[in-house]
Amino acid sequence: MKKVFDEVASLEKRVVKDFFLSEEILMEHASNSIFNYILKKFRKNKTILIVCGCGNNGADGLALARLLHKNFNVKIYIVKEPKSAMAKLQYKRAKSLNIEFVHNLFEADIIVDCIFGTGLNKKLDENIINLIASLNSFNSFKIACDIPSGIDIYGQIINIAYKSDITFTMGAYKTSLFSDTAKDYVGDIKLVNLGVHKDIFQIDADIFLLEKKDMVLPFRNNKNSHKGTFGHLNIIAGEKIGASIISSKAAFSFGAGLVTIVCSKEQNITEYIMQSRNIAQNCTAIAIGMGLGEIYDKNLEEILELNFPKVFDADIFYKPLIVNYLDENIVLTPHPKEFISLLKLTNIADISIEELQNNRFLYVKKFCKKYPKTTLLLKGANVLIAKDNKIYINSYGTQVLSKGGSGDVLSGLIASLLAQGYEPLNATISASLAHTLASKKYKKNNYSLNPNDLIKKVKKL
Ligand SMILES: NC(=O)C1=CN([C@@H]2O[C@H](COP(=O)(O)OP(=O)(O)OC[C@H]3O[C@@H](n4cnc5c(N)ncnc54)[C@H](OP(=O)(O)O)[C@@H]3O)[C@@H](O)[C@H]2O)[C@@H](O)CC1
Ligand SMILES: Nc1ncnc2c1ncn2[C@@H]1O[C@H](COP(=O)(O)OP(=O)(O)O)[C@@H](O)[C@H]1O
Ligand SMILES: [K+]
Repeated sequence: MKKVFDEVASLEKRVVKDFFLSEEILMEHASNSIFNYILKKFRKNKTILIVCGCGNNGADGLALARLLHKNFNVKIYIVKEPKSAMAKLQYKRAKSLNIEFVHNLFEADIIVDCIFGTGLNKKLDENIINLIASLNSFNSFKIACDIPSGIDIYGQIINIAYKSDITFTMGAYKTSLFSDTAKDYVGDIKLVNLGVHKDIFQIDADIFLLEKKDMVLPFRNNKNSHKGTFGHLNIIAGEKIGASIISSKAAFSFGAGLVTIVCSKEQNITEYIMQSRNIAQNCTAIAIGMGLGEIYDKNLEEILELNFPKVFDADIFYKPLIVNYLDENIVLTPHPKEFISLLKLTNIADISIEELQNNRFLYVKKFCKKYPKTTLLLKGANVLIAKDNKIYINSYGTQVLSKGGSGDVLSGLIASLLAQGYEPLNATISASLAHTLASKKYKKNNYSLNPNDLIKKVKKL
């Protein structure tokens, strides 16, 4: 996993102060990284339009123009006259090299957005809104320097934002790049080294970006085993049995030795899944909430009192009783609407879905502060997993997963690993990665995935 920071300016200041680098060295690395990318990827006859603001983001762009000049057909568009010392210096250099400055935007082969970086501090005016809208309308290959202009430090878009194919982020990953809103704007995200190794540039972090290698699949190493070796998951069925069936299939395919659906009357379910009125004696984990509907508090309380690891999902986030059971045995998998109910039940906040979606990191942190031992997975375009005041971002998911039943697959995968003895945070991270990486392997039309397709891909990870 990689470190992610709310802000990077203090890290830049630190390398200047502690390791005697200069702003200029950092900037040369910033512009050089984009230069090398363009040099490798594009033919020399391409036109490149670099759109520069007045601060150091614009300065990066002017330095990039200098590096690209004579290699490509480079043109600079100045949005606002250079204001920072570095912008003034880079402007002077670009001018002295006779790089062409243009006064009209045009559909270049490549556009590099260097209007605003981390310094965006107020609403965009009409001119800049129109300018970004024009850039977005062009069919060019679009690059963003540090962050697409228009996305603020919270990852919110107040008016409009540049829609890039790739974002080169300087020095360290920023949380603003991983808001759900930003996901349609950042494109691929490439981390740029600013002159010292990232382990030196970056200090300790409490937010992390998950990578494929963080996924630990439940491979079976010992030959001398039996079904009981791999746990017995009990899924508490509710009114909508379909949700439990999907979860049970996902759990079985992900290695649980036995899976039982606990239901009050006999149901028509998959052959290899067991059913029972009671929780099994040899149960090793419980999943509850998927398709739950109404349940008597007394019945719910009996289940919650059982000392097994549990996944809480879906309808259970509307049951006030659960707040008494949010301990280290519990994994919570709410989507945003369920999470605002949980925030209300736990007296953390009474907010709208919009307020949550604009501030996902903030509310996950608030929840974590009150319940540090519970594992939380907040669903979304970028999934946030949290425990012990640390947040782990899974950014691999895509819109193929926006289907009823995708969440039931996820709860089944997590519960399966809990049943097999994984510790709750590790189970949640590995299952979430399996869920999203499996969805990426689905190659049919992106509107057509169903839970069974997803489970099939989980089997082939
Ligand atoms: N520090 C380093 O060592 C390194 C930094 N690097 C680079 O620097 C970038 C940060 O640079 P930065 O701090 O100069 O801010 P930046 O994003 O250029 O914008 C600030 C200017 O924009 C203006 N402005 C803001 N909002 C506005 C609005 N809505 N509408 C209109 N104007 C608005 C604002 O105006 P003011 O507040 O002064 O009125 C100010 O003048 C960072 O993202 C990275 O790319 C890298 O090279 C690595 C080394
Ligand atoms: N646009 C998207 N990008 C990434 N992941 C998504 C997207 N839409 C949905 N998902 C994922 O799909 C799952 C949907 O779960 P949920 O809404 O609970 O569905 P259900 O309860 O019907 O199974 C979550 O894991 C969510 O993160
Ligand atoms: K930018």
